Amino acid sequence: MERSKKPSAIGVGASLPQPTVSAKHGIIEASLPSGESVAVYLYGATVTSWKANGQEQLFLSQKTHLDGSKPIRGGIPLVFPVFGPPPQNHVTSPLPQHGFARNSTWEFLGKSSSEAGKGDLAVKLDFGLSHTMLSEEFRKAWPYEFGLVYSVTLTKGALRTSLQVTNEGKENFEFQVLMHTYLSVEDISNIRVKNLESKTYIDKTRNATSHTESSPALAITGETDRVYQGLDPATPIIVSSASDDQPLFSITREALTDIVVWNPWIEKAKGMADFGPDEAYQNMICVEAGSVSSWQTLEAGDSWEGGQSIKSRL
Ligand SMILES: O=P(O)(O)OC[C@H]1O[C@H](O)[C@H](O)[C@@H](O)[C@@H]1O
Repeated sequence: MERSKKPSAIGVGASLPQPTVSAKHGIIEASLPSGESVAVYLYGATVTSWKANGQEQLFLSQKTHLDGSKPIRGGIPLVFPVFGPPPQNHVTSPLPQHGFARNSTWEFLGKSSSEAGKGDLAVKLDFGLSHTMLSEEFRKAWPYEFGLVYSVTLTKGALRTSLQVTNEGKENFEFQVLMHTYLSVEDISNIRVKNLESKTYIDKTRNATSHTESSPALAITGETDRVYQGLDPATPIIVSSASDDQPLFSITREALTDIVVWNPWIEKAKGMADFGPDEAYQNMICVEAGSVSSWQTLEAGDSWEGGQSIKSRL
């Protein structure tokens, strides 16, 4: 009689190497047998490291605070429920710049593994934040009952981050959200950002004036702080190397129709106490997927979900 085979939890042979996940000192780390890894701080649910193809893909300032005293400068800070300085006379007015998600301590909800096709594995880490977990100051400043579930999924050549927002209260609330990704690059002068051509953007370095992008391959040649609006989330934003025209990163999104492109350049970099070394502006570019040019309204009991998937060195 044939012995029945026990199905393995992740649908692949139980003897195959599995992802490993560790949780120590408020940092959750996961790695795949193929060598990729990710690290997430519970403080801000901030991804601080993503290694793929044997290399670090994210920029982390050498001067960042990692002790929970300030938001982390680098990796992928999560911006919620307001982007930038909160508008005056708005429910978010009492909140700090970029809201409270990046400076609150989240809980680790658990991990799951699955097959990502072609024998590759995926490991997903889930993090949660809710009204009762906020500091008293933030609870008072934004009195809504909400639940956030942030999922970080690592596969062989890609990292996906997605956020689910649930209105657990009795009144509607509105929010903005952004995944403030600091990509690591060798030399900013060799970087081009593609698929922004003909899109409208707000230039925050020029009194928030509105412009239309004319370049098929945007070069960064000075302080850059632009909010591109109304993009098709399925069309990837490509960060490429100008010297050989090779893509370095490709970013697709779900429900996130805005893209912020930010580089502080020389003076702003020097002016940020937690940014360093001073010249490190040459080694980073922020390409931030979000929903920030208007507000998402969430009715009582409803949920919203959005995310990004970053592929590295295609
Ligand atoms: O210094 P932070 O609060 O982390 O903000 C860093 C940057 O975030 C975004 O990219 C904004 O568009 C910029 O205006 C801002 O300077």
